[in-house]
Amino acid sequence: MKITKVRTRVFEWKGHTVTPTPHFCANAMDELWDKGDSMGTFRFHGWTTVEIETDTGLVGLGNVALAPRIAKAIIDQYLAPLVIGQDPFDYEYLWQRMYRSTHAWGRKGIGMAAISGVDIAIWDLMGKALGKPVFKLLGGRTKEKIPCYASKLYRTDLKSMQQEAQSYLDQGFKAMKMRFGYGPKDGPEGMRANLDSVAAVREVIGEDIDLMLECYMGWNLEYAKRMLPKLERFQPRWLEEPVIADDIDGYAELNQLTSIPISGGEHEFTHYGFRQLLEKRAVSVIQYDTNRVGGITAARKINAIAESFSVPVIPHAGQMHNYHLTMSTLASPMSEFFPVHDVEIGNELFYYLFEGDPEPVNGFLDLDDDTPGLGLSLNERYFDQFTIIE
Ligand SMILES: O=C(O)[C@H](O)[C@H](O)[C@@H](O)CO
Ligand SMILES: [Mg+2]
Repeated sequence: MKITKVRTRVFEWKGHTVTPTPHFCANAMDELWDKGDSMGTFRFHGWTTVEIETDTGLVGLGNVALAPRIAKAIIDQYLAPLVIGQDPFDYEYLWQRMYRSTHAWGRKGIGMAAISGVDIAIWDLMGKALGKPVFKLLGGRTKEKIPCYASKLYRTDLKSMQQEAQSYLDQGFKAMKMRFGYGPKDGPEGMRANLDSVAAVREVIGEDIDLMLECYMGWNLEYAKRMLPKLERFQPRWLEEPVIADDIDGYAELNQLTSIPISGGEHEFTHYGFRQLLEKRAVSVIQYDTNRVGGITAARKINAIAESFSVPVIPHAGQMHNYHLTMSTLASPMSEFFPVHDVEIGNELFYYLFEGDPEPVNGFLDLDDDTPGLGLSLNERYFDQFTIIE
């Protein structure tokens, strides 16, 4: 089999979007004096699809969710020429070819996200060629079903957060993640508001449901050191991305500070990046996203390293390109799941763009043993809700 063409398209949502409320989600921009919508640059309302065609007629489907127009340009100009004419089953060679040839600028960030999109399409191709789901090429079925956690609960009034948390209990979820709305600039009142929102959700879900807390890089080391002891009474399953991704030593200090596990990794790249996080004991839960980290070729290597450190892997976002990794290894106990609803942050856009993702039932997802590849196709029903750039 030879790769004959790489077709990239950018899908930019033009449908209805929900305007977030102030303090919707603490984030890395909050430290600045900027006013207005600090979460603006963290809305993902565009997506790049990667379709790799072959001389057998099989087509592999990949995706990139960051800086879609840049990702498309990188793939079209730099990566496609490196894989066209090649055998997709030489996926390690092709990964190294893309990684090394763009090493001057592409080893992290959008360069590696673009490589991820091509790599995911290659693995989809290999599964389709062999008539096997991708997880069967990685390690097979390690779980009867995949436990997943409901991930939303952006900050709003406490009553609405409690109603939302109750709705996830009613759907059978045994775990859920909420977002903090305040950080260092909001002072003691913000700290109080953060604690009150956790107390409100804990009041609804009780002690036997896992609760994860998302800071989304919106705090700093000093603030996190003050907040963590105050949060211990809520026994969160983890506290996520308390500081910016480059403050690895800050992560490590927080991870040793209290009984609360620190999680991170959705903004880290390749097995080299995760080796650093693990060697420094910077995180107690790894959360790469396969469409950022280096695709399935890199993610499977990270799974093996994490297993040797006994650090669980719970990939960012759920979504099919991550579910296959979670299914294929005991190192990954569960998946994230973004409830499908109006387009807000953009996490939910995946379900408008693709079809084939499993629906959770009582907090569990399953993958089909007989669906070749990733099991995804483009969802043409919503094409009219997107501006499509070929
Ligand atoms: O962990 C997550 O789900 C991400 O950090 C979210 O995608 C981000 O939008 C912050 O909630
Ligand atoms: Mg996160």
